[in-house]
Amino acid sequence: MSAILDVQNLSISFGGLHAVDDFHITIEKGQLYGLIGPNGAGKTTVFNLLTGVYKPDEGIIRLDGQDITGRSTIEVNMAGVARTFQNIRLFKNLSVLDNVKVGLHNHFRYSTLEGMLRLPRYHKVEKEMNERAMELLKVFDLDGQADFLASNLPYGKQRELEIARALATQPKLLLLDEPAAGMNPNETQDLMKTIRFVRDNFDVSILLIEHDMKLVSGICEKLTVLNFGRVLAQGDTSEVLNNPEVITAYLGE
Ligand SMILES: Nc1ncnc2c1ncn2[C@@H]1O[C@H](COP(=O)(O)OP(=O)(O)OP(=O)(O)O)[C@@H](O)[C@H]1O
Repeated sequence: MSAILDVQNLSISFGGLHAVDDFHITIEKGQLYGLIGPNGAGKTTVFNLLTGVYKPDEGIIRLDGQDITGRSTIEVNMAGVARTFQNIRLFKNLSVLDNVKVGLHNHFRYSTLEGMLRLPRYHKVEKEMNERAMELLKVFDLDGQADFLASNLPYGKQRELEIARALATQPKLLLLDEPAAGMNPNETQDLMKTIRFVRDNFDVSILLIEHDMKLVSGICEKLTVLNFGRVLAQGDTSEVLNNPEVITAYLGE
């Protein structure tokens, strides 16, 4: 196995606050990896650094051997990183199908003129995009609701649609920010199966932030624990969850 993500010495401060300090992580190809820690530990800030929302004060981010440090969000996505958000960010007034097609636009192209004049190439590309989007919706059992407005889906399904849209950009690395937030135990069980399926069938590595320990211990192979912006523990999930420092800092809170 070789690393899909290799991060060293990543740091950012907001005013005097070291939100992320000397963060490091190595994720192998195909790994399902969890990033956990108490509220305010810096987890979402790490995602924002990895995706180009914030520029780090220090450190290096390598994706599949390529230095992507300091690139814009669009460049990072084109390089192969896609994400979902803690607060779902769908295009609520677009259909379920169109939300996925937005993700596909990086890879299927027709010129503005071809689009405006509805030239043959436009129709061909549209047809291919519809087919590909429907395939992705099937994975999440959403193909029956392709024409629904995204905002009319139940909450758990909106989270899954966000994952489908992220996958449409064909990422090498998928970042999920609290995918089970707001889900009931049954929805969480389904989500765990779906995340495993995605990892096994999409040639993608997954890094997820999650507070639901059942999900974390159920599907993550490795964990990094953040506390006050710093790495507190890192390694195999069972070892990390039994680490006394982790129990004191996080699980025992
Ligand atoms: N843009 C910003 N400006 C100032 N402070 C920020 C900014 N973004 C994050 N922070 C601060 O950085 C720290 C880490 O926040 P972050 O949201 O990354 O934590 P988290 O581990 O994701 O927490 P939670 O589990 O509650 O989502 C917090 O103290 C937060 O207030």
